[in-house]
Amino acid sequence: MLRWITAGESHGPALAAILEGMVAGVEVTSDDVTRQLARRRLGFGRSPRMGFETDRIEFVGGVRHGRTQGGPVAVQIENAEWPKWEKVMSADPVDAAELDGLARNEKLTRPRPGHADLPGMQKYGFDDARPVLERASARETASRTALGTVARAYLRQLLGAEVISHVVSIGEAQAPEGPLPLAADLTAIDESPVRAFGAEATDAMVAEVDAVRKAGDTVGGVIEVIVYGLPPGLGSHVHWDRRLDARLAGVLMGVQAMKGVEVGDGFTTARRWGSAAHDEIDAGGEGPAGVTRRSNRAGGLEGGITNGEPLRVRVAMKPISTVPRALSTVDVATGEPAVAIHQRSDVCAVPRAGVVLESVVALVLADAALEKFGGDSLVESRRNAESYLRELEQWWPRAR
Ligand SMILES: Cc1cc2nc3c(=O)[nH]c(=O)nc-3n(C[C@H](O)[C@H](O)[C@H](O)COP(=O)(O)O)c2cc1C
Ligand SMILES: C=C(O[C@@H]1CC(C(=O)O)=C[C@@H](OP(=O)(O)O)[C@H]1O)C(=O)O
Repeated sequence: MLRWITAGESHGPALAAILEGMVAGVEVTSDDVTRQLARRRLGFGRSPRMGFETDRIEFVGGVRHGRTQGGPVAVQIENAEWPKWEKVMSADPVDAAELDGLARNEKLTRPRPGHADLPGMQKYGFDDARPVLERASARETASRTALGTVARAYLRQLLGAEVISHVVSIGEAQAPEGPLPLAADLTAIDESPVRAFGAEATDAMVAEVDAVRKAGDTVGGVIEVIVYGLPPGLGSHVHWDRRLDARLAGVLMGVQAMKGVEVGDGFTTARRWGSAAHDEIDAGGEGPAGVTRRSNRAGGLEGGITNGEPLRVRVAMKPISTVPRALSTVDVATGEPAVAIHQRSDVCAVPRAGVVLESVVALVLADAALEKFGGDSLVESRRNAESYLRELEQWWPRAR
């Protein structure tokens, strides 16, 4: 079983994260993690912090000479601005006189509609939104991106599987429905300022973000994550919490600001008749185990099990709640109407959120692959996968 846990505040000294249950022998370096963290900082509409944050990462456990060792993998990611926050975010008590007059220490009493501020203050009994926003902040997603790098490495080295994503829409600007981008197209997608496939769609999305920014507003969108190279048989139909679609939806909705998940054609499928909703099966062809599909409306999952087609999930991200043209709220210090706090923020984080979504998908798939192929080392996992895949190739003629 693969487990992952993160800790750390947005403006604390560092983020920390642990991945437990990974086999030994997976090749991964801090440069690999740095590359994924750099991808997570991309995108037109990103927050000013993404311009100067360096996301310096260090493995502090579980990796030696570029390979996992079988023990918990622990990472630490520095906060580039720590010197500015050292007093306000100090773990040890700080003299009140030292905090007096520090603008960063002012109580945040005007909660933002849509952020965790108000329910977090009510739940934990704070009169200040600071401790809530520090942990609710999507700064935390750097941790999951770092751990996701290890999961991706395992999936690639075990199965040759690749996890990619692209932006389907930002506000009303939509990419045309067309052939799925392939893993080989990822560089082109990452070079698009909005991580979208196709020049026309990119231009329309950039224009949308620009208009939103000029209007002092924010905007969300839809991201698609695609995974190539998965064999049939990951996940299971036998129990609700082993269904892979349920597990994917859980981790995708666990990312800040994600408000909807669609597996394959999802909501469109609900409008179709059955004859036009499913993926008919033919004998022969290129597919695994001697069968092919005429379509992939199911997004590579049937019964909560991968069916050998590319896995496809779409996720809806809401607009950022720190709206520059501030929204109405109440000041919890006075009970009077007020405008919500505003601080530096993303205008549109959809492009960079795609990298986070890839990472959590990789974590769930690595967990499912470990369940199926197990072992304590990559070599052992691989041996199990190879013998399963060999068996699968012989399955069709035998059944006949
Ligand atoms: C990559 C990414 C960047 C984000 N950046 C911001 C931001 O700059 N400002 C903001 O208010 N919310 C931002 N969010 C969203 C908030 O963290 C999120 O809305 C908040 O934690 C409340 O959780 P909820 O939206 O899931 O209810 C971002 C989310 C992601 C995934
Ligand atoms: C720091 C990150 O994203 C942050 C997510 C975020 C929020 O409220 O979620 C608010 C902003 O934080 P700050 O107030 O420090 O500028 C974003 O920059 C990051 O992704 O690394």
